[in-house]
Amino acid sequence: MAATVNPDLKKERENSSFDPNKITSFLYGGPEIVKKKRELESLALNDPDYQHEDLNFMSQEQQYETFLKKTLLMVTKVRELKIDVADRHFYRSAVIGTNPDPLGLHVGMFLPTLYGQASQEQKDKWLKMAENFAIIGTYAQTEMGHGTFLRGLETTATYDPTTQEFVINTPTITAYKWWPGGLGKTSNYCVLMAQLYIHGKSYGPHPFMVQIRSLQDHKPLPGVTVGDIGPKFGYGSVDNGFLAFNNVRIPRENMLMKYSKVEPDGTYVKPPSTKLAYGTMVQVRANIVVNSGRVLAKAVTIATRYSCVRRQSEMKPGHPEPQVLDYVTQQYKLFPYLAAAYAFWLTGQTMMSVYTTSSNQISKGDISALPELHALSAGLKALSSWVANVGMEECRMACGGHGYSHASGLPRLYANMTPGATYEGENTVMMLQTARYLMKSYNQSLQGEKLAGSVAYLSGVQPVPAAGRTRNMLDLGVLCDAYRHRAARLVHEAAVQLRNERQAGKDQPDAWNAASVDLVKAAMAHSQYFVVKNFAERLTDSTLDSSISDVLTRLCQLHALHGLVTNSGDFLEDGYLTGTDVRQARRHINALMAKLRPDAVALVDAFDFPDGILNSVLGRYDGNVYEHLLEWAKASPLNKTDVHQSYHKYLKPFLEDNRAKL
Ligand SMILES: CC/C=C\C/C=C\C/C=C\C/C=C\CC/C=C/C(=O)SCCNC(=O)CCNC(=O)[C@H](O)C(C)(C)COP(=O)(O)OP(=O)(O)OC[C@H]1O[C@@H](n2cnc3c(N)ncnc32)[C@H](O)[C@@H]1OP(=O)(O)O
Ligand SMILES: Cc1cc2nc3c(=O)[nH]c(=O)nc-3n(C[C@H](O)[C@H](O)[C@H](O)COP(=O)(O)OP(=O)(O)OC[C@H]3O[C@@H](n4cnc5c(N)ncnc54)[C@H](O)[C@@H]3O)c2cc1C
Repeated sequence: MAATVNPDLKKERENSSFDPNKITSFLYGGPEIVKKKRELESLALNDPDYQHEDLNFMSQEQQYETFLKKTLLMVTKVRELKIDVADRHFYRSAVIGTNPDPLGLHVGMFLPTLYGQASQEQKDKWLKMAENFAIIGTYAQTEMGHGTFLRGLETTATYDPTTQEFVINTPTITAYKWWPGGLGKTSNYCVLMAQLYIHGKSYGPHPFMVQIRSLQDHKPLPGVTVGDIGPKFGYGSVDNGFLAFNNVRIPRENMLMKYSKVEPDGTYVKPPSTKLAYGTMVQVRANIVVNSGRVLAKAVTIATRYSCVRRQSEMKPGHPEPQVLDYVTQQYKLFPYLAAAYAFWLTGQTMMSVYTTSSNQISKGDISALPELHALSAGLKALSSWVANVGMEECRMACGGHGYSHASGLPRLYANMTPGATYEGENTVMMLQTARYLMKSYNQSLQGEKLAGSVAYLSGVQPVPAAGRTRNMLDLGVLCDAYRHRAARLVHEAAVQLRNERQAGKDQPDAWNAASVDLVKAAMAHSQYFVVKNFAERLTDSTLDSSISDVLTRLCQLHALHGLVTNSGDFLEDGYLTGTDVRQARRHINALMAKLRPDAVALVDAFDFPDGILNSVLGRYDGNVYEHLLEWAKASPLNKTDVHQSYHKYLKPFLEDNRAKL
C-alpha cells in the first residue's frame, strides 16, 4: 500500500499561492479554535471504540444499532473528557461523520424546545434529566397528513378541568405523527405539537411534554402506539418513527408554558405572539444554513482532490493524459460550488449571529425581531439547502463512474443531506414565507416607512443607469449593486403582479397563488443578494491576511458572477445590465477559474476535513485513490468468499440445466 502522497496532489499543494492554514483560521474563527478542533477530531478519530464496518455494507437495522451504540458511547465520553459545550460539535462531527444519529433530535430539537418553550418550573423539573440523558426525547410535530400546514395538525390535547389533565388523541390515520427522528425505537419522551382544546374551543398548535415509553422496560405506555416508519432514501442510521395516542392523559403542567398558559380552571393565557411556539424550527433552520455550507464544502473537497488525481483522455495528441481538473468544463462544474461553499459557510456564521442576537432579545420579551428573523432564516435555509443539493449531485457526476460508488462518499452524503430541502419547512413554502415578509415590507416602504435590517434596500429601487456607460464587472461594489437592484426589482414586480391579480377580481389567497412563482423568484433574489453582500462585507475585514484576501476575493467574484450569468435574464430584463456586461462577466468567469486553478486543492484543504470525517476513497488527503478503491471493494460482503452461496442455490442448477439442454 502506498504510504506517500500522490505526486499530482503533492505538486498541487506545492504550487498554491497561500498557506491553507490561514484560511482555515479565518473559516473557524482563529488559530486557537482550529487547534481545539483538530485535537478533538483526532481524539475521536483515533479512538478504537468508535471503529466499525463501513455503513454501506450494512442493513438499515445494523446501521441503526451501530449508530445508537456509537452515539451513546459518545455521550459518555464527552462527559468523561469534560469537553466544553461550545466545542462538542467538533468531537461529535468526527464521531458521526456525515450521518445523522438517533440522538440528533434529542440534542437538536427536544432540548432546545425545553430551553425555549418551558417555564422555569418546567425547566427545573425536566432539564437536568434531559441534559444528562436520563430521558431521551424527540420533536413530534409532522403527521402523516400534514407537515407544512401546522395549523392543520389533527392531534388533539383537550383540557379536562375536573382532573386538571390534557387528554391526548389521534383521531384519524392521517393524524399519526410521522417522521420524527429517534422516535421509532429510541425515545421515551417527546415534545408533541397538538391542537389545544379548552371547553370545546380550539386554540391552535401548542407544545406538550409527553412520556411515550416506560422508563422500566421501554415498552410503549398504555394508549401509545409507536414504531419505525421503515427504510428511506437515506437516514439509515436513524429510527424515524410513527406515533399515535388513544386517550392518553398528561398533567396540566405538561403543556410547555413559557409563553401560552392554561390555568387550572381552563383559562387560556395568550402568548405575546402565537409564532413563538415555532421557535425551535427557526433555530434549526439557521443551523441548516451552516450545515449546507459544510456539506457543500465536503462534496467539493472530494471532487476537487479526485479531479487532480484522475487523468483522462488526450488534450493534445501524443501528450500525457491531463488531470481532469485541467479541463475548463470540469472547472466550470466545480469552482462555482467551491465558491458557493465559501459563500454559505460565511452566510451560516452571519445567520447564527443574527439568530443569537434576536433570540436573546426575544427571550427578554422584545419580540420585534421575530418577523425579520423568521423571514431571513426561512429564505437562507431554502436557498442554501437547494444549492447544496444541486452542488452535491454535480460533484458526484464530476467524479464520473467512481462518483456513483459508495466508495466516493458522495451518494451517502447526498442521501443524508438532501432532505434538508424538505424538513424543517419545505423549501418552496419557506421561500413563500420570506416573500410574505418582503411584500409587507415593500408595502410599508410605499407608505413612507423606513425599513431596517435585511430589507432596508427595498426603500428605494435604484434607477436603471443610462445606456453607454461601462462597468467593471469584477468590482464587488458593482456586483452587489446589481444583485440589490435585481432583488428590489423582482420584489416590486411580484407586488405588482399580486396587485394585478387582485384587480382582476381574485381574492387574496387566489391572487397569492397566481403570483407565487414570481414571489418565490423575488424571495430567492433577496436571499442571493444577502449571500453576495455578506461575502463581500466579510472581505473588508481589516485583519484579513493579504495573502488570502486575494484568493477569497476571486471566490467572491466568481460566486457573484456565476449567479449573475446563470440568471442573466433577471439582470438584463429592465436594462440594468447590458449584453456587454454579461459577456464581460462570462469572460471574467473564465479568467477567474484559470487564476483559481492552481489554488483549488489548497482551497479545499482549507476546509480542514480529516479523512475520517470525509469518509471518501476519492477525496483522500493523500490522493491514493486506486489502491484504496480496490481494498474497499474487496471488503464488500459479496467478496467474503470466492464462490457465493447463491451459486449453489440458483446459478449452478440454472447453468447445469442449460448445459444439459444443449
Ligand atoms: C436535529 C437537529 C440537530 C442539529 C441541528 C444541526 C444542523 C441542522 C441540520 C440538520 C437538521 C437535522 C434534522 C432535522 C430533523 C427535522 C425536523 C423537522 O422537520 S421538525 C418539523 C418541521 N416542520 C416545519 O418546519 C413546518 C413548516 N411549516 C410552518 O412553519 C408553518 O406552518 C408555516 C410557516 C408554513 C405557516 O404557518 P401558519 O401558522 O399557517 O402561518 P401563516 O402562514 O398563517 O402565517 C402567519 C404569520 O406567522 C408568521 N410566521 C410563520 N412562522 C413563523 C415563525 N416560525 N416565526 C415567526 N413568524 C412566523 C408568518 O410569516 C405570518 O406572518 P404575517 O401574518 O405575514 O405577519
Ligand atoms: C429525513 C426527515 C426527517 C424529518 N424529521 C422530522 C422530525 O424530527 N420531526 C417532525 O416533526 N418532522 C420531521 N420531518 C418531517 C418534515 O418536517 C416534513 O416532511 C416537512 O415539513 C414537509 O412537510 P410535508 O411532508 O407535509 O410536505 P408537503 O407540504 O406535503 O409538500 C409537498 C409539496 O407541496 C408543496 N406545498 C405544500 N404547501 C404549499 C403551499 N402552502 N404553497 C405552495 N406549495 C406548497 C410543497 O412545496 C411540496 O412541493 C422529517 C422529514 C424528513 C424527510
